[in-house]
Amino acid sequence: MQLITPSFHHPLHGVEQTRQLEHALAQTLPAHTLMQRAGLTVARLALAITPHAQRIWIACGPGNNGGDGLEAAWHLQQWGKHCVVTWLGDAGHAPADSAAAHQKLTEAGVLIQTKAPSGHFDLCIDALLGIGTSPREPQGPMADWIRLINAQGGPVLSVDLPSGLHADTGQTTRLSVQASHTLSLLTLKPGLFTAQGRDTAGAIWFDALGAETHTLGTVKPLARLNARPLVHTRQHASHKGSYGDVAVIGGAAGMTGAALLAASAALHAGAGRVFVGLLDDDALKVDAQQPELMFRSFRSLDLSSMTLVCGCGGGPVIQTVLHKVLTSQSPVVIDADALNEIAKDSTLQATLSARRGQKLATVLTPHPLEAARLLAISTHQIQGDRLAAAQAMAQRFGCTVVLKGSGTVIACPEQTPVINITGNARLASAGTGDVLAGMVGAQLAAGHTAFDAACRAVYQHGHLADTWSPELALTAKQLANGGPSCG
Ligand SMILES: NC(=O)C1=CN([C@@H]2O[C@H](COP(=O)(O)OP(=O)(O)OC[C@H]3O[C@@H](n4cnc5c(N)ncnc54)[C@H](O)[C@@H]3O)[C@@H](O)[C@H]2O)[C@@H](O)CC1
Ligand SMILES: Nc1ncnc2c1ncn2[C@@H]1O[C@H](COP(=O)(O)OP(=O)(O)O)[C@@H](O)[C@H]1O
Ligand SMILES: [K+]
Repeated sequence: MQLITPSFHHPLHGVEQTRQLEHALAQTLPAHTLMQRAGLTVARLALAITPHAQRIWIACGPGNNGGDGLEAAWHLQQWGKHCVVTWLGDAGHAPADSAAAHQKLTEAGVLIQTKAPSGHFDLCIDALLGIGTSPREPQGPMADWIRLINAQGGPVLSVDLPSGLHADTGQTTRLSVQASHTLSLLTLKPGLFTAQGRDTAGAIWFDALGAETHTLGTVKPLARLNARPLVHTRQHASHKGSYGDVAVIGGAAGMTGAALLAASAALHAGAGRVFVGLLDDDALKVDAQQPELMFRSFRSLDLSSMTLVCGCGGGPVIQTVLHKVLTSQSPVVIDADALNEIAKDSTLQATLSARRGQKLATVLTPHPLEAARLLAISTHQIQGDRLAAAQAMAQRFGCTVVLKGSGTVIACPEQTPVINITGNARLASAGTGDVLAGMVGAQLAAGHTAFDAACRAVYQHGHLADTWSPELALTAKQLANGGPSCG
């Protein structure tokens, strides 16, 4: 069992893949072994997170998730805990593993109730719903028990998934369990890490139930977790030209700030030189706070020799430069207003897609509303399946896509998509997206592929937020500068 941190590219398997693996593994083991292992590991984690808990409520659902709860209760009872077990199942109709667990617990003399319990519990174990959850809203006792678990206010350990959370998408029913810990069994599920997943799951633990890594590798994962990128030490014999040039193109009248944030972020993320091509002719010629930035008119920029970050604060006028940007042979990051203009214009879409055939590095960085415009669907549909939406955009436009938000998804046509777990809601403030675009630009300028550049920048952007002092406000300006202590 391990606590999940962003340290390793863990594979993430959905419902279908998990069932395939379960089936394959179960063939090699005596009957009920997987559920017995699941129950034991749940009981161990319960003990580890609440070693002094005496009164424990184990709420068990009608399927095999409930069976895991019954197995866990058996162990906790053996270890001297006062277990209150409630079950929504029926011994005559329960799946075979759950029925066996029910029998074992009954034989051990444990009372299995069907009514909601009363009183306070030191720990609730939520074994109501796992990967078999359906999108229908829980009703009757299932709904009552979910409400009661959430009302306890103490630690809640969810078995496999918080009940009501969908394993593949991170969508929840309106009523779902709010866990403090979730122990994902056999596989890690993508829904734990994106959309509502982060908010409902709490700390995420994983136990492969004895499956070897190579067994998990036999079924293609839906996604992987982003992991800390390797940091290369700079060669002594290098110079600014070794780290590439970035040109930020944006900053229409009244929106200079967004372009400056992206430029500043590119600079602090290591680009050798950063140019700013503002679309407002009357705008700044120098930024006294950041004299390293070089201001040029868009017309005078040599687009063929630098990485282009296009769109930050661009306004509708960005449309006038997009054809030139998209037909340049340089790596390109497309953000904000540039995405909105491309969404409106099928000719620009074709120009964007043509870059794939020329093997040109291109990264799109939409937030969910921009993504909705690009795919001509609703934001609700985008958020309903963020993995699928990011992959659809990557396929459609033939490039790397960073679908921003909680559990940012990075997708590109040839790769298994990645879900990022650094970052938090402190990033939900104006300008942090511009900063990310600049950071991706710096990684492209350093020579990384589009997909790697996006993964590296997204990780680092979130990591800065995660390590930010709780006493200090997180502003986009300081984020661009590499953190609050950096100016
Ligand atoms: N897949 C695996 O690898 C393993 C699975 N195990 C456990 O088994 C679970 C999967 O078991 P099942 O396939 O039986 O599915 P679940 O137990 O997750 O859920 C299915 C049951 O819940 C009911 N249900 C589904 N959605 C509902 C809703 N919205 N409101 C009310 N009732 C609803 C269904 O009618 C069915 O009775 C896993 O999540 C895991 O906890 C473990 O025992 C061992 C290994
Ligand atoms: N709740 C959140 N959890 C994690 N990251 C978040 C959250 N909210 C926003 N972010 C991140 O902050 C950035 C915001 O980007 P964006 O919406 O484009 O903002 P802006 O347009 O103001 O720059 C993205 O990188 C996004 O992933
Ligand atoms: K559960």
